[in-house]
Amino acid sequence: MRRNVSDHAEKKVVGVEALLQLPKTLSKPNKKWQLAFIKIYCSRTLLNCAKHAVRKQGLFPRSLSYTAIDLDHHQEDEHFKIDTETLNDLVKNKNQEKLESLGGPNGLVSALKTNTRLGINEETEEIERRRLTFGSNTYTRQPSKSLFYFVHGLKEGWYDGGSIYVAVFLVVAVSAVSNFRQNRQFDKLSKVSSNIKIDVVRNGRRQEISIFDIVVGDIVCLNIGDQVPADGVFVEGHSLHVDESSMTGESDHVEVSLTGNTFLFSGTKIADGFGKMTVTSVGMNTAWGQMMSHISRDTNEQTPLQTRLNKLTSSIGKVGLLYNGKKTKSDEIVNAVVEMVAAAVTIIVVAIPEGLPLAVTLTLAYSMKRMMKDQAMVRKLSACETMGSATVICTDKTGTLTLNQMKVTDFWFGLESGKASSVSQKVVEMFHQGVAMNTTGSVFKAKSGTEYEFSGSPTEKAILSWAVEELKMDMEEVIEQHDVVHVEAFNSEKKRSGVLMKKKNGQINVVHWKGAAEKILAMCSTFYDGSGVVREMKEDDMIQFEKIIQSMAAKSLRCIAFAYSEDNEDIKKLKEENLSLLGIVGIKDPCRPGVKKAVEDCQFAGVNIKMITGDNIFTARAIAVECGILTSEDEMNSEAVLEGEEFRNYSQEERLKKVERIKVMARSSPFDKFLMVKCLKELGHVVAVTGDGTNDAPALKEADIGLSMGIQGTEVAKESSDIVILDDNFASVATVLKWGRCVYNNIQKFIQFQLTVNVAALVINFVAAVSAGEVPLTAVQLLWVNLIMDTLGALALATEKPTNDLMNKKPIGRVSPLITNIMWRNLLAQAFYQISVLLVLQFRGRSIFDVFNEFNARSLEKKNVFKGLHKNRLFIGIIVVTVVLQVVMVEFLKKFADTERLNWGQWGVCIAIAAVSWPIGWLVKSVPVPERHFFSYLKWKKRS
Ligand SMILES: Nc1ncnc2c1ncn2[C@@H]1O[C@H](COP(=O)(O)OP(=O)(O)OP(=O)(O)O)[C@@H](O)[C@H]1O
Ligand SMILES: [Ca+2]
Repeated sequence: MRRNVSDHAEKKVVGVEALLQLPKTLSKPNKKWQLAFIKIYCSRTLLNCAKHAVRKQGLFPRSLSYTAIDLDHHQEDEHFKIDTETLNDLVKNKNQEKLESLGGPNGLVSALKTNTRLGINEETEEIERRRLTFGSNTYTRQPSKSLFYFVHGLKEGWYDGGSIYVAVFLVVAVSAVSNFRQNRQFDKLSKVSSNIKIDVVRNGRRQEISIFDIVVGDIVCLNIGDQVPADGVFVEGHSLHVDESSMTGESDHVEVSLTGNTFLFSGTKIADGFGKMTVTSVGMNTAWGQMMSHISRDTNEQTPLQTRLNKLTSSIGKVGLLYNGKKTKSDEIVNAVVEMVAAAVTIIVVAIPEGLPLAVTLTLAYSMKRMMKDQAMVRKLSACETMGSATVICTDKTGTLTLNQMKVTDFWFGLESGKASSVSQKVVEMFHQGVAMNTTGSVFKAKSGTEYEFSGSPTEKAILSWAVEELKMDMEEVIEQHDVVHVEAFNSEKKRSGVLMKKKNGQINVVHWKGAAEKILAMCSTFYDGSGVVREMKEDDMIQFEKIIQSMAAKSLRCIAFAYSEDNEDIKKLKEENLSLLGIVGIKDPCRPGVKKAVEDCQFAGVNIKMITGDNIFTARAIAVECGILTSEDEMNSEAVLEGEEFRNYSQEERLKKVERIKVMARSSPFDKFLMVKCLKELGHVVAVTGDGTNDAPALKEADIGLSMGIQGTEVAKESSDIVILDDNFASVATVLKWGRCVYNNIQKFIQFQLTVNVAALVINFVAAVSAGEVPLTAVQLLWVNLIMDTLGALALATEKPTNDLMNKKPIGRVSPLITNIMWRNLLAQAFYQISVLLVLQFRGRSIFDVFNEFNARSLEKKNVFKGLHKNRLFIGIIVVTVVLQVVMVEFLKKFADTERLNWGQWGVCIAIAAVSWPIGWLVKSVPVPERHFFSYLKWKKRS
């Protein structure tokens, strides 16, 4: 090993010697450069050697004049009985021995001066002390790339003599600035999206704080779908499973418990169960933090449209080359070669619409910024353009269509609805147990205040506040009286949660279940009536209970049932049958205002809306009717509403046959949601999915466009999505749809505009090259047109805002061509006109056409191209700049661009002729085009 390193160094040194022998012929300044270079080179080499050596521990080549100083920075605080290094080592290396030597999780908790139940002290001083001692939970990221990073491609644009310089330079500058800004925007976005809210306990009060405010010693509450905010040790909880794939890349879930693995890593996700952890390392001390600092985001991701465009540009380029090749054969003599090369370059330049990919980037970047204002944060650029072609939107119910502010409005004890005061004390006590012990939420009441604070999932909060306010439950007291033996945490698969517990010092095992009403009901064989008497559940009673559930659900209430059982024997698992039903509560979750309108808008735009929910079929139906997803017509159709299980049990063919008619899928598991999206995609739909929960994550990932909710959405859902809806409102989904269509439309407009130019120029040059042997439009002029005019044109068209009539059209879907028949019609007509004029007149102020044509491109179908013009000031501004540039080029840059000066009369004629393109555009737009794509007549096979 040691030899290896010194070999390495030696080799480099030999290289340096060779370098040092400077040739004597060098001029003075050159010598200086050379020396500077050698200096930099040598220092790099030496540094490299040093790094090499350090990596191979302990091997430090003595020949180098380095002194290694071991900087030991122990800045322990006497206050805590543990130091940062021990803590870092503890979790990072899963050091079980160390943990045991500290006295296990409990010992660690006291060493960190914290408390599992109460958390740390909330005083600012205390928090600050912890921050100073152990650091803060922030990461140093790779610095943003500088503007110059994006200045590349200079060499690639080197076509002709120095005059092209300017043109190329301008384009490089424009694309560099646009890429730079886009990168900065992504940086800003990632700052917004990484500022997650975390549930912690401080001073006994559960509260939400920013992930950046977490300090060592904090007690963090973890629930399904949460991200672990820092490294830590598990202190309390049940059936907690963690998805460590973000760290290890493996997808199996790791169980975390007090007896087994107790370590939790920052950046991992909670897959199941719930619990609490105490934080041991934060920020850059965690493995995640170190990883984050090395990752820099790659914004050079290409969207599908960009890929398609790149293909288009290169194939057009090939066409240009092709006929250029033919010309080569007809030329014989060597001295024609120079001219030929020039012609070749020219033709290639014409043929490649340089501005296209740039235009797409500009359009997307611009829209992304505007969408942020409309409450949509774009995580993946391609989502903007894909959203434009969406044909189906699958949405979940809770939290997207509804407000997620739940409140218990109805309750039944046995077969009696109603008043808590008339119910026997025994039943009320059992409810206290069932609510307080079987929950992931919590209640806090400040000593001074009278108001209660509830935390947890919306359903849990609703139940807790009902129990506290209606049933006078004292949560602390109940928890103190009981010991939990085993817990089955709630998940969307089973839709229930259960607890096995004992009274302190008691013998009797008690099981409590709560969950989806009809599922709990099916587990019961007896029930408690209001007076506390156990009765057998006869068939009649069963039907009675089902009716109760249905009637509550029909009022769009979410139904949760409570069941109970007692056992003398020692059981380990929770009993699942022969339980006693305690009662049923109905939770109201009102529809969001504005949802109905948004649903209507989407449907009007030809986009199908489907609801896939985990809730009861009757509740789902009621909400669907309320939101307008289910019309009275659909209610006749028996296939419009079904349960997830039914869908799951269909054969694949049946599913494909029926899926389009389904409007509401209730009681669906995460897998059912996923399955539905997959089926729709198989039928050729472009599917958008909206969701907030972890149960939506598989569907969000599978969808063409995943939209998650910014406020209530879990981290897992957000991470699986392409767009985050910041205000959680379904109405914003409709806005995103409009933006998507706008982006697609703007890009089409631009393509039409640019291809007109290219087709015209190509034909003219071809005709001229064949007939006269020379090209009338020089490379400089063409580059000018292609790069400057088109880039500006791209800017102008990219910033057209969405209009309402975008929502009047049918969705584009997956298969329609990028260049539609309508576009071909407009394009060919304009190109034809330009060609005829130019061939007749042979003068060179041609790009004036562009200005007029740019107006024409504003609308692909509408005849009035000026509509709404005054609203887009940028468009007008760019037109003015274009005109000025054109005048400057024609009038003053004669030598540079090889143009002819024109007198007033000639200008007038030019403008008049160019203006004719308006009426032509107007006329052409009334020519009908066939529905079928032009190329399909030619039987062209698509390669995609
Ligand atoms: N904390 C809970 N404890 C017990 N049961 C619950 C709890 N929360 C919800 N449920 C039950 O599970 C069902 C919801 O399951 P799921 O999580 O799949 O859907 P959701 O996310 O709430 O709704 P959606 O899919 O429409 O967004 C509810 O209808 C309710 O009956
Ligand atoms: Ca949900």
